[in-house]
Amino acid sequence: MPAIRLTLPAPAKLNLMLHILGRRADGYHQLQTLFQFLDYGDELSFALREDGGIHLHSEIAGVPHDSNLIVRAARQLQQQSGCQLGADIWLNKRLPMGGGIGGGSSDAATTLLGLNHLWDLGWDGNRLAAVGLGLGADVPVFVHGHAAFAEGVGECLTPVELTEPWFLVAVPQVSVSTAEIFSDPELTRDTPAITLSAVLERGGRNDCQSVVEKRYPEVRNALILLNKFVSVRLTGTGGCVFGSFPNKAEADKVAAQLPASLPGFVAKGSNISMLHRKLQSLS
Ligand SMILES: C[C@@](CO)(OP(=O)(O)O)[C@H](O)COP(=O)(O)OP(=O)(O)OC[C@H]1O[C@@H](n2ccc(N)nc2=O)[C@H](O)[C@@H]1O
Ligand SMILES: Nc1ncnc2c1ncn2[C@@H]1O[C@H](COP(=O)(O)OP(=O)(O)O)[C@@H](O)[C@H]1O
Repeated sequence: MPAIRLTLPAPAKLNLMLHILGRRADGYHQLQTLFQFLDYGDELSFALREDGGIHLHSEIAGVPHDSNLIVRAARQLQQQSGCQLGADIWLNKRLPMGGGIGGGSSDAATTLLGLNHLWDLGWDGNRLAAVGLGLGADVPVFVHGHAAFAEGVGECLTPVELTEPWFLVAVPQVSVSTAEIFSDPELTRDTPAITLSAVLERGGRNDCQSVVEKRYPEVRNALILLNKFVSVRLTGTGGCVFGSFPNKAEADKVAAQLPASLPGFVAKGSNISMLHRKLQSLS
């Protein structure tokens, strides 16, 4: 009998605002950012292996098997839990890489939650998020699966209830390295801390935007183009930019105006990630 496959989504995220407050001695930046998920993402399938092997059967160009965050997450969980089981894993990659929509981090979080289920570990969210933080600052929010105001380096999460608009996400054809943006001397690093209620009332901005615009003319052009239709902003360290709409029809109308050189997608914002909705339906 073929092994049963567990198929789970790995949603994208948006940073609705991102302020940089300072830099720690280890080079990591102190942030304040508001995360919301999109009902759009990658898809992963998992099948149990009795021999302890971790095998990802889908290649991503430029990412060696053992460096893929999916494989790294699986091996970390295996090591830290002492589990003798392994997994075959398949990835259907839809999210652009280096877009600031968290594809790699989300794949890692889906792997942690998927294998926790498949291996019957019974670990809670906090324990899985701690493993995730070792893989990347963005992994914990995907593990917890609730829209959140993040502080610290992104790991101090306060769950929030936000309106769930439709978003148009435009994808300039560039891959932005997060480390490159965070090491730019011109990056704003002294934004004063604000309270969550001030963020919810007045919003905020993305402190990475001007540096990314300067380094990537494709991102600047996308912002200029879309700003004619809707107020747009960079997510994370980019290069994706997004605008929000009260309904899908209005988002689709603007999406139809995008030139062939600037692909994009329309997706609904969600406060509970589609990964967690799927896991709830399994239990
Ligand atoms: C900026 C954000 C906002 O959500 O997202 P992206 O644009 O990458 O999606 C994140 O904080 C990114 O999180 P993530 O992509 O997991 O970052 P990591 O792998 O931990 O770090 C990549 C590099 O970014 C820098 N970095 C990251 C996070 C942080 N708070 N300060 C930093 O200085 C470090 O130089 C690090 O080497
Ligand atoms: N499963 C994965 N999916 C995407 N990127 C991955 C993955 N594993 C490792 N990476 C590496 O992480 C980098 C950042 O990926 P990604 O999370 O998509 O970008 P961002 O942090 O800008 O949202 C990629 O350029 C790639 O080198």
